[in-house]
Amino acid sequence: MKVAKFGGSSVANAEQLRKVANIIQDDRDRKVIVVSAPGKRFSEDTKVTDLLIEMGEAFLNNKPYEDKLETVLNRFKDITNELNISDEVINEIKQGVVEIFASDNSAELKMDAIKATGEDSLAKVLSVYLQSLGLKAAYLNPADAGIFVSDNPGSAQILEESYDHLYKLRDRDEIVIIPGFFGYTKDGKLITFSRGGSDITGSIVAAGVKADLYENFTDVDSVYCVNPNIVPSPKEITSLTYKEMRELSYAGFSVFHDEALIPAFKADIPVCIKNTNNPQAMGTIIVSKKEPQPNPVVGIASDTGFVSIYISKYLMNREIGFGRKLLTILEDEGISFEHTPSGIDDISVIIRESRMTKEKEERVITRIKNELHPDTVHIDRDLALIMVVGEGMDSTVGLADKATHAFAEANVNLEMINQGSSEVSMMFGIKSSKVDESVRALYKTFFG
Ligand SMILES: Nc1ncnc2c1ncn2[C@@H]1O[C@H](COP(=O)(O)OP(=O)(O)O)[C@@H](O)[C@H]1O
Ligand SMILES: N[C@@H](CC(=O)OP(=O)(O)O)C(=O)O
Repeated sequence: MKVAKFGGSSVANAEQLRKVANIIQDDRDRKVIVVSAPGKRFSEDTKVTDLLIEMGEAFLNNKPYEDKLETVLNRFKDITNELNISDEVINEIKQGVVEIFASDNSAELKMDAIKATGEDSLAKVLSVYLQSLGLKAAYLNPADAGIFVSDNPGSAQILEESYDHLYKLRDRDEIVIIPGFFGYTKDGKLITFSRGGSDITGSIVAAGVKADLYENFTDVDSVYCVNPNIVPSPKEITSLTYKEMRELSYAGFSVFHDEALIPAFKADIPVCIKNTNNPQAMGTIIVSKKEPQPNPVVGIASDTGFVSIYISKYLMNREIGFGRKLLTILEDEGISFEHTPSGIDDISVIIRESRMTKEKEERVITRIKNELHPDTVHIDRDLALIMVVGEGMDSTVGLADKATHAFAEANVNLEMINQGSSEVSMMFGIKSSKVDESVRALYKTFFG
């Protein structure tokens, strides 16, 4: 049995849905399908999820939202008209939105329910379309599938018991279509995963049904060794380990959500990234072990939007509890941290900028000054991280040297280097404005 997830680009319009139906029909093992909401049809287009977010925000701010709802309805109307299927989903969306807005739920819960409307409606549309083609197919709501999650709006975590519930899907003989991106708490609240979270649903479902393969259909032939929006037509990666993909997707390979690796990894389900527009292409396979490769580096990822808190204090290394006290200040503010490179008298804490509002920044700095009495403390914004990743890197001499030369050639100053903390990657901190030239220089060095 295979679980196939189709991303927003694969279900953006009727033409894409025809391709999806062909792919499902091509392989009888594709029994469980997970779908996203319609994504962009062209580069300036807006994803349905973003339209829904705009609509939800307009409502919550007492602004008119009807035009946004109309745009969403038109996206679905175009699809049902072109596929020549019932447009019942339009009334369901309208009614659903009215009910969500009228409910007593908190703003966060309303937003999650609104966001999920895109996936939920598309799953219904696809099942009706497959039925119209003569296939035995059924829409399945995540609650009925047993996808139970924690009560963290916008960043749900799966509850372990879900896997046993999902295993029962193996007994169904029809093709089951499950909307991605959301689940339910045990007391029935709809909660979404983080953005891009349909990949997570697909992985959870694949682990639950103990699939032979989790296929993730998107709009590229494979995972490339660098972001194709930075280097045109980069080299394709044929196979990756879970560890490599986890680091690459964490650091910006948006083709696969970094949280989506864990369920598949734990259940040892291979993941294959494939192209809906070219399903014959081999794609990229992600597995637990792979043959040693001639090139120890498999990929170079980059992500912006980090800040660094730099603290220096003479004899910091001798001060028992310094690190704990610093991290407690962050914990009290509800801020998680990404990395903590340190020296004898210095420590930096790298944090996602989105988690560090201006108010939090002020409170954190004041507390660090008052409670830790540092010699210096300051915050650097506009930081980007670049990760050079590969399983064979820790046993290859001279890679850091090659990488730092590439940065030097691109005339990029290194704010931070972290090598050795991870067995499969080296990490570099640079100014965000220098990301593209750095990635190009590293690509030339390692793959040129
Ligand atoms: N290293 C990479 N390899 C392939 N695609 C990448 C990479 N890094 C970023 N991407 C981007 O990821 C996109 C696919 O992800 P996404 O837009 O989330 O797809 P979907 O609509 O299927 O969910 C590609 O079109 C590409 O622009
Ligand atoms: N539609 C949701 C979830 C998702 O996974 O979408 P996509 O497959 O388009 O990345 C989002 O945009 O966040």
